[in-house]
Amino acid sequence: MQHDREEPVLVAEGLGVDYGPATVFKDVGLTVRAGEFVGLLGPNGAGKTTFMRALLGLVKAHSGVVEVAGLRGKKLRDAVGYVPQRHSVAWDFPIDIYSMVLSGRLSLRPWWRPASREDHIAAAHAIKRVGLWGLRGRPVEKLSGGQRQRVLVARALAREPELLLLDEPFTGLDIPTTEQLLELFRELVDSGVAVVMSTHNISEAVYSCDRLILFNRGIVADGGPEELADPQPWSATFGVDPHSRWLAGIGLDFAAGGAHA
Ligand SMILES: Nc1ncnc2c1ncn2[C@@H]1O[C@H](COP(=O)(O)OP(=O)(O)OP(=O)(O)O)[C@@H](O)[C@H]1O
Repeated sequence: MQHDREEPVLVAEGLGVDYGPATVFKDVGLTVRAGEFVGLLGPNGAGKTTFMRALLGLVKAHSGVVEVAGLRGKKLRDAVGYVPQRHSVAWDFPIDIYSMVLSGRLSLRPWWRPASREDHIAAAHAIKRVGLWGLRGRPVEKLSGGQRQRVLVARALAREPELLLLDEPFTGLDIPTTEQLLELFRELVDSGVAVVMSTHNISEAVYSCDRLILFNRGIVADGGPEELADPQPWSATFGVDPHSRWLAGIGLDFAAGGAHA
């Protein structure tokens, strides 16, 4: 697929979500272009997962419009690969890696049509990309946390998405697995895929992402790592002291104006 890097892939405007009487966020707008790697950073309960699910229409928004690759409504999901948090998936379901990854393409065809040659090629390519081809027949319940995470990424990649939404992909992973996944995300970004990734792994995001969105019940700040040189929005987003050791250790040199430390 050809990606024009000037083209916005994701455009969200005026998005708002309530859970009963509680407003999670309101009037959030976000544009992400092809080939942008965006880190969505905020504390527990900030609304990051809700925001991603609202982009997909999996959570009902009380206001706003979302467009992905020019598509709206449920149709926009055709252009998205969504990787939910690993713990939200039923891993005891009797299915092997290959079938689970292939299932990522189910919603791209009519329900009555069997998987096509194209579906199988896309699934095989995605499994190879995450390095699980040798294990493709293994039941997913027998996989380690890192292998499961790679299965979820492959299932999303099998959709050949223009936008990849990753919800905390590094939780519970060791450093080499995290680095391998980051390398894969970077390759996808370089090929023109737009990636939005929520993570608590702040220093990895500071180091790897082109753009950071500090999110707490809405967008507090948005910019490249160099532009987020002021500790104030970080402090406001995470509720930490601007001089805290945590903030000093995230990989931004605030004194030098936000360049990587
Ligand atoms: N299904 C739900 N019903 C009611 N409230 C919910 C529901 N899901 C989430 N919430 C609430 O919405 C708020 C935002 O939650 P969300 O999971 O989106 O945050 P998050 O930033 O992804 O957090 P974390 O980093 O802990 O995953 C929280 O106060 C949470 O308790």
